[in-house]
Amino acid sequence: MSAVQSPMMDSLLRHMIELTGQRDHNLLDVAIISAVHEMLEASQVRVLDIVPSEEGDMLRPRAWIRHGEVMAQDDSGQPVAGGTPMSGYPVLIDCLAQRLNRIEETRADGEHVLWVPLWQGDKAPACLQIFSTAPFAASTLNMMEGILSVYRNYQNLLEYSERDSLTGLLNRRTFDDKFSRMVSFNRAADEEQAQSLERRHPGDLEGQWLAVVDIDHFKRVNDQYGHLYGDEVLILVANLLRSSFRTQDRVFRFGGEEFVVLLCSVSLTDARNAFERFRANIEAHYFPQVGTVTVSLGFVAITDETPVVVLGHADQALYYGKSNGRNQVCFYDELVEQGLLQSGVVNADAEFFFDDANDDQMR
Ligand SMILES: Nc1nc2c(ncn2[C@@H]2O[C@H](COP(=O)(O)OP(=O)(O)OP(=O)(O)O)[C@@H](O)[C@H]2O)c(=O)[nH]1
Repeated sequence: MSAVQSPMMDSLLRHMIELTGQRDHNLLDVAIISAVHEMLEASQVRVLDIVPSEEGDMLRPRAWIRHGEVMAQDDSGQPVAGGTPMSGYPVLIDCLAQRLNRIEETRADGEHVLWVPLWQGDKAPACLQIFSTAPFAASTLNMMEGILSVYRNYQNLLEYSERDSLTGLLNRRTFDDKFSRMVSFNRAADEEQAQSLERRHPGDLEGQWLAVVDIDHFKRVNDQYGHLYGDEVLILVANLLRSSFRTQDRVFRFGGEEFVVLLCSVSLTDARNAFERFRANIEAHYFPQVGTVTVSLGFVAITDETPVVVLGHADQALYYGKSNGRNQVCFYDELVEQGLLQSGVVNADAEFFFDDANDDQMR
């Protein structure tokens, strides 16, 4: 190995170690842009999400490094404001259409821009945008390709570990992490507003909401049609969950026939409408062989309470719905205000039992 190659090799190895040590999407982003920034001697590197919207695809920065300063979009579940229409970047559109691994353009001011789609199969949900004052050298570009392959593999592995294998939804383990981030974000926002605003009430402001969704009488589906059809129902419900909520909302399979939805930055009315729309979508859907399936939902405002308490309250609202006819959306705070549920601290080991015979009598 020549003396000239050695520092480059050292740097490559250092970046590989940094990349492969990450277990978090944001930190992986930061590691890759730091590596590319140094290897290509770039002036700026950005990771941009390519987000479909009604106005066409939008580009939204999720991490960037500029003048040595690294920034990553907080994954608190907050929607990222705006974005730039991709239609303003014909070179990138061309690159995606031709399914290229990269494309370089030289702007009128002499700046070189390298676009690198981050392909996942035949889709590129994100890309790198790399700026440099000098043209990119072929040898360093090849080295960048290598490190990008490692980055892509790690992103895929991370993605795989976060998901439930039957439905492809986020799993319960991932929920704990996303939920903590959401609560920390709320706490910071509350502290900021504490001096100037009255105490937040779930109904006044846009907020975060958690719903527990449970398929009604799912045991009957399994008993009557077998587990394979039961699994098929779970997959179809998961698909309807995905299509009924916005991309920035989060949907989890909690286990069995229970799902959790986190909605961000919506008012109580909008949250209720979104949950009600999903309930109606399920009721209107024809499930092959099984026919009609319904779901019950219990939801609650996310405050800075622990996940156990928030989930416990949503569960209480859900089981109120289950014991009062099923196929409905119930809001915890409203049930407490109406005296239909008792508010209280939920024990970490609390389980809510539902008496089927009792339910049938009530209907
Ligand atoms: N097919 C299939 N069934 C599952 C899976 N996980 C849990 N189940 C079944 O889900 C059923 C849940 O039934 P219960 O908790 O008694 O509730 P339910 O019949 O849905 O009734 P309610 O919730 O009271 O409306 C059980 O029969 C479980 O065996 C799975 O991954 N696949």
